[in-house]
Amino acid sequence: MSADESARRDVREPHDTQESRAASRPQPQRPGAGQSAGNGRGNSAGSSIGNSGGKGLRKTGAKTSAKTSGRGTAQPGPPGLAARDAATAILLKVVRDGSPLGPLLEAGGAPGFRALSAQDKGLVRAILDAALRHRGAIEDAIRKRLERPLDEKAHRLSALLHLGATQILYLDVPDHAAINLAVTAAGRDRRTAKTKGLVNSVLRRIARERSEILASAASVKGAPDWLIARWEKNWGPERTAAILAAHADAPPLDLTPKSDPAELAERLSGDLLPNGSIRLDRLHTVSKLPGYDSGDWWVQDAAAAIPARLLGDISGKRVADLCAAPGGKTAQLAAAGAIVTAVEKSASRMRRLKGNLERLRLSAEFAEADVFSFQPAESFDFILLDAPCSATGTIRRHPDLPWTKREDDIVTLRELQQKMLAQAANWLKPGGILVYATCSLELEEGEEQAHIFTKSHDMFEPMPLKTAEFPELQDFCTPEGFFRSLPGMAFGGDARGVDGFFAARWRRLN
Ligand SMILES: C[S@@+](CC[C@H](N)C(=O)[O-])C[C@H]1O[C@@H](n2cnc3c(N)ncnc32)[C@H](O)[C@@H]1O
Repeated sequence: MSADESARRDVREPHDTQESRAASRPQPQRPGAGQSAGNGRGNSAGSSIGNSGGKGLRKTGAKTSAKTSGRGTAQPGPPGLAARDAATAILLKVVRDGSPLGPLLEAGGAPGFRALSAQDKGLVRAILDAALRHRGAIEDAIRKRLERPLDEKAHRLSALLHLGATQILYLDVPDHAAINLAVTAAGRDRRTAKTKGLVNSVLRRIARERSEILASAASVKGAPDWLIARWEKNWGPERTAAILAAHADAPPLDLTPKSDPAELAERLSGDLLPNGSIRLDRLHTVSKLPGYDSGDWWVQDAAAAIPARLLGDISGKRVADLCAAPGGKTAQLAAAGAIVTAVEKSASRMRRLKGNLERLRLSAEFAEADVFSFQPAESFDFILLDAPCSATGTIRRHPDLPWTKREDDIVTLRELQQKMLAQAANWLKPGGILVYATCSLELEEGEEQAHIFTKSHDMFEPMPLKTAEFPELQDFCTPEGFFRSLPGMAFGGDARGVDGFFAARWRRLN
């Protein structure tokens, strides 16, 4: 796969994280009387650094939806079946074909999904989020209740079992409804018609043994072996356990204010984080929050808000924001008074970036161009390269990622990033500052990339981050002076953590 292809596969791009899919996804919850929700707490989503819609679906919402859905589709069948079929088709696309989840849930996404009512769409989002977030534990629960392993090609049957188990274990859907729908769905498809009995018995056992399954869920690996092996090698077993635990919980909603963080925190009844981000619980429809229409803030994980700040005082300066969409960092640069050139090669993502800046009443020069063919009219005082990456730092926001990425993606992306950094270096004025960032947990896309750049670019001196300059980042400054966050690291005492991010900084000598 070429670097370009790899970047295309990544279109749901990494740092979109919250920026592109804000907090409107329903909240999967495990039900039930006296039942611990375990790690099945809610989730988020939405679109763009603010343009989201949709309503949070609480426990009762999910329940109601399961009983009354099926509207908005011509497909006959019992209530809930159309939503269930759409969820099955999308899960197959993700886990069998490796398609990123985000685009399948957007306006032009999976056909079965597009035809659903808003309520059923919410239910499908909730089911898929929980099915992917807890995929390891669900897989384990199913495997242990099968008499013999499923045929490797029994993708549809596997998906039906996963979605049924997801509803039983993590959503507020009555067990009998979840089981009946799964059995009906199996019976209606000739590829799975003969497995109705198996679906019924496995799901009934899962319902009966729910408490013990949930009690042991945290000890089941929540990512493919190759990813866990890398993290254990790079970060050690303890931090890897913290990373995995963070992935099991839906992240909070972080906002970056255009100005006056304290005033906005008060207005939104949010928590003010040490970097000026405002943190809210997930249960919000982003577009209905105060200050959305007036463009007072945008959705951006607190860690994602750090790289742009490393540039320092950029007011009135020419700043290039390379790989800019959906624009969380462009907005930060513009709000800080810079003259920003936002370079983005994807036309659709550039449209989103423009829409986001319009809502925020911020301006930038837009260059819809590939970094490798872009030709700036003059050099820049500052450059921020927020490169395409494996996005493994954002898994808590994109729980499909572990199941769609492959290890060779990292090799391909590493080469792309290295070339992008070298290209960016050509456009900086002497004395100018370059910041490179990725939302990856992989050293090849972060620390190693920075070392390679320093070694191969004599004209650039590293500008290590000092805690005197950024006291609030004390826990995130590495001995080499890089910014490094990992999911599971508290920020300013807030245990809800941040995404995994990396950033390094250099000054051009002459
Ligand atoms: C990590 S995302 C950027 C997130 C963005 N900086 C933000 O804060 O909202 C990477 C972006 O790079 C874009 N991209 C990938 N390859 C590119 C290239 N060769 N030239 C320009 N943009 C590229 C992708 O389309 C994607 O929008």
